[in-house]
Amino acid sequence: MTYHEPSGLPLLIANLVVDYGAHRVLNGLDLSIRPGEIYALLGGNGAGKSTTLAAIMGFVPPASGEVRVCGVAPGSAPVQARRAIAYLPENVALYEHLTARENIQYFLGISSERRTNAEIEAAFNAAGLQEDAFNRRVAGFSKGMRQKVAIALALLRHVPLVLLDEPTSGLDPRATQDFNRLLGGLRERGSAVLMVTHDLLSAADTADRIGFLDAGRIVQESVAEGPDRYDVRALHRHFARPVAA
Ligand SMILES: Nc1ncnc2c1ncn2[C@@H]1O[C@H](COP(=O)(O)OP(=O)(O)OP(=O)(O)O)[C@@H](O)[C@H]1O
Repeated sequence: MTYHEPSGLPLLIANLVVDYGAHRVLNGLDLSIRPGEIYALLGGNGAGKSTTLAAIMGFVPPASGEVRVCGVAPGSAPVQARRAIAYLPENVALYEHLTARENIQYFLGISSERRTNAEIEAAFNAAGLQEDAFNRRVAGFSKGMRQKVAIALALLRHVPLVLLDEPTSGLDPRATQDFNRLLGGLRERGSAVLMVTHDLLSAADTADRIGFLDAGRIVQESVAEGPDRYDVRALHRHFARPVAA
């Protein structure tokens, strides 16, 4: 196991380079996130957002540079990385024949964690899942409900780092607002959140910082400030501009 001292930041990426064969996808990426901070990573198709998440989970080896999750290189310590990270893919995968509660118990069991029924129900409540859904099979659940189950799991696991891949895609505006509120719950727990998204409004509503990825590195970063938080029009202009050649 490799430790990066003295930093135990939930996420530290320094000068990360990732190649797929001859294709350089990440090209000197720097990104660190503090406990309780929500960071939205935006960028055009193919900019390298999903690759960034894969590198954080240790699925993609760096050609050079560093990735540290709580001080540990995820590729060198997959089990520790798994325990430190909650990953919500765009389409949350649950066991269809199990109830919401059974899914939670199953996934907690994988990481050898146990919670009481009362704790699980408190997490469902915090995630905004209606009580009549706790003991229903998830087969009929909407995308928004599935996300609430996954967020409840992240809340129960108390992980330092939560990775979200396009969490609001396919959600209606109300479900998006519910989801945005849930991010506040993760922040209160002190989890660092990295959200990859194309949803500029959701990012502007929730994120403490917004970074734009282009050609494998962050080319612009904005910090939430004042009552308006962000100049969304300016962000949109930047987001929609042609990417670097
Ligand atoms: N497993 C792979 N092997 C080879 N090339 C890949 C692989 N995965 C992604 N790529 C390429 O790497 C580049 C970055 O892909 P990535 O999926 O990280 O982008 P993205 O920013 O998440 O895009 P999108 O917004 O479309 O999801 C793209 O050019 C893609 O074609």
